[in-house]
Amino acid sequence: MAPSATTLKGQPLDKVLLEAMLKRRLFYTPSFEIYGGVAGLYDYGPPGCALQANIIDQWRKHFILEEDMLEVDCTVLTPHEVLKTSGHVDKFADWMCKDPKNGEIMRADHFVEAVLEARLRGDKEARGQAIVEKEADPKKKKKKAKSEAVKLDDAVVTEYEEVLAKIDNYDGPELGQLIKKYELKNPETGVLPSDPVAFNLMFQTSIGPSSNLAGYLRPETAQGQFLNFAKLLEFNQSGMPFASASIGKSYRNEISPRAGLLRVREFLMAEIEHFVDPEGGKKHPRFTEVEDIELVLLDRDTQLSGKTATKSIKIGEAVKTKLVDNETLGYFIARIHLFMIKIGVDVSKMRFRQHMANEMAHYAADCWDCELLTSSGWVECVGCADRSAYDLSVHAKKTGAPLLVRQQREVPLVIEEWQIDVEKKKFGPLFKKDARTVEGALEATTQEQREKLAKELSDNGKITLDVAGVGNGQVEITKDSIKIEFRKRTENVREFTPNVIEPSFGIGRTLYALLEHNFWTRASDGGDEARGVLSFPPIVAPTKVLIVPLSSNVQFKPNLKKLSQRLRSLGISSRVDDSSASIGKRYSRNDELGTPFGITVDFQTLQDQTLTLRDRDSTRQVRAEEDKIVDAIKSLADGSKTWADIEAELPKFEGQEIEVAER
Ligand SMILES: Nc1ncnc2c1ncn2[C@@H]1O[C@H](COP(=O)(O)OP(=O)(O)OP(=O)(O)O)[C@@H](O)[C@H]1O
Repeated sequence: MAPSATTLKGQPLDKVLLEAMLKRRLFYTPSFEIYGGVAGLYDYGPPGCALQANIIDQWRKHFILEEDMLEVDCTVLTPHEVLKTSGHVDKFADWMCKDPKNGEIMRADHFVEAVLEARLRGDKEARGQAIVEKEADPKKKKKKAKSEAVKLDDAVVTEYEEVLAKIDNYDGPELGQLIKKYELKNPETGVLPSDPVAFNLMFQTSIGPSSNLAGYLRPETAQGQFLNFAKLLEFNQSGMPFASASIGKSYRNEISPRAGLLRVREFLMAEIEHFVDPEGGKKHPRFTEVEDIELVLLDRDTQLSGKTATKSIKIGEAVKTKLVDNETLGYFIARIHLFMIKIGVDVSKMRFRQHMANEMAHYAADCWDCELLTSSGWVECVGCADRSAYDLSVHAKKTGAPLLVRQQREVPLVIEEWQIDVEKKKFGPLFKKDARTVEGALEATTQEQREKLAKELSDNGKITLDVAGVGNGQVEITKDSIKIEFRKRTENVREFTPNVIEPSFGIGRTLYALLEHNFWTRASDGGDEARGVLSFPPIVAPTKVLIVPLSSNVQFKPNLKKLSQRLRSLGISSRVDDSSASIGKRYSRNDELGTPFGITVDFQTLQDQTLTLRDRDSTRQVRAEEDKIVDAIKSLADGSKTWADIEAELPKFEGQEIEVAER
């Protein structure tokens, strides 16, 4: 069973109350709602926008500024060829099948999983065993299929369990075979669904009026960063390692978007591509700064044994024991952990889950997801993958662009190997327009092939070489136009394609988890229903300060104006609420918006310029002159002081006037 979600104060999470509050306060709202809306598309309202902007601001400071990353902003519209080369056109797809009776479209892996799990539940029921369900995975959230109490053979149970353990490993045809083999019928209609077909998740478009340049809305920001690699390396004066970063929208035509902001079709990503030398164990120069940070890890072996037990371990230890593949990957996992804590994620609801081998892209060396626990179960909010040299290599191969690093060797490298020299003067007239292609085929031969070719050349005076697209696919080269010898060569420059470590953040998912992690309810004094509070850390709170006059008396206006101007000039966002609601109501409205501090302007202010400052979480107050209050807010808002520091510095205020005013 999914662990039940709790609030910041450990209360059971009332999701209905939270959702109603987020809607009322316009954090986000379905797009095009008055036209009926479109699944998976959301608009952010004022507090949602401010919260998102503050998360991004912290992200920039934590990663881009702290690590001297090179930020780029690349286009969303991407030509077909780029995404064909990267593999997205062929592989960025989910398998879907259709129920021929009711037309329902389902993710094939989710369907197989749901029906097999229902059968196993039915078996347990028939055996009178307790049903312990796996933790819900919101990414695979599916309609739970109805189960019937039917006992299965032990061998069948084992078979089903094995299928479920590697469900991520099956492609569409295999899923189709499973559907047929086990007669997996849709419990809704009692019929077998159609064979799975691949559904590419990219939104296709055409660029330009003649519509002849096919393109897509990008499904990730990464490709733009790879394509600019050579320019960024030059900008970085050839210094390695270095990282690029990008913040921007990505688009995926999800088969069944659901769970609010967790699975949408347009979302903000913040991605880092850290380019590192593959030789020397992918060390990171700043790893010692993070090695003692303790993290909660769920490794692949534990998952393969069907368990979800996590272990708390220092990242230094995890890298040393090779649980995490290398220092650079470990460094970023630790930095992600620190970032999440900084913006207000509940550390007890965070873990890093390692991808199982069959879950990773074939080229990836290791991959860990930062998952946050929400009312929809554990949700991947950041993927952190070692993508090896894959992306740069495929784009370089396709375009011929040198997406590589050239470094002068301190000690020249002497290599003894088979080398091929082409007699260009003969080669040109011999092969004419195909000369380059034939030369390319020769260059592409391996050392083993060259050794054989050398023997062939000395035995027969000629070689026969396979060259696709030239003549009948084979050419003959005689010994007067080619030389193949085993000899020494000295290499002064080292060329290599960097490996890429990629932390990839979904900002919407992180933002939603943050809302849940910071939500709690406060019992109201008046016996009304409990009131929601969002206890965001001040650095990400949408508005930092609420300014409330005791009443709408015009005498307060000059103070309000002066105070807001002063805060504005310090870059601290504030809002004046001079509505007629009681001070208590005005504060609780802003507790719902997560505003961490409140200033009350009352009659005493008019006499001695003192103000009260209220802390959202404790509701305690201090009172002091305006200068001291503004200084306190400044240090609270930038995170350099806590409320406890302020209480130790400034006189407490018991709030008599406010209570009188409320009555
Ligand atoms: N449909 C989506 N809606 C919201 N955020 C998303 C979506 N798809 C991906 N993300 C975010 O982008 C991040 C990086 O994308 P990545 O390609 O690693 O996701 P993914 O593994 O395809 O996600 P999933 O398996 O949930 O579809 C994810 O960690 C997540 O935070």
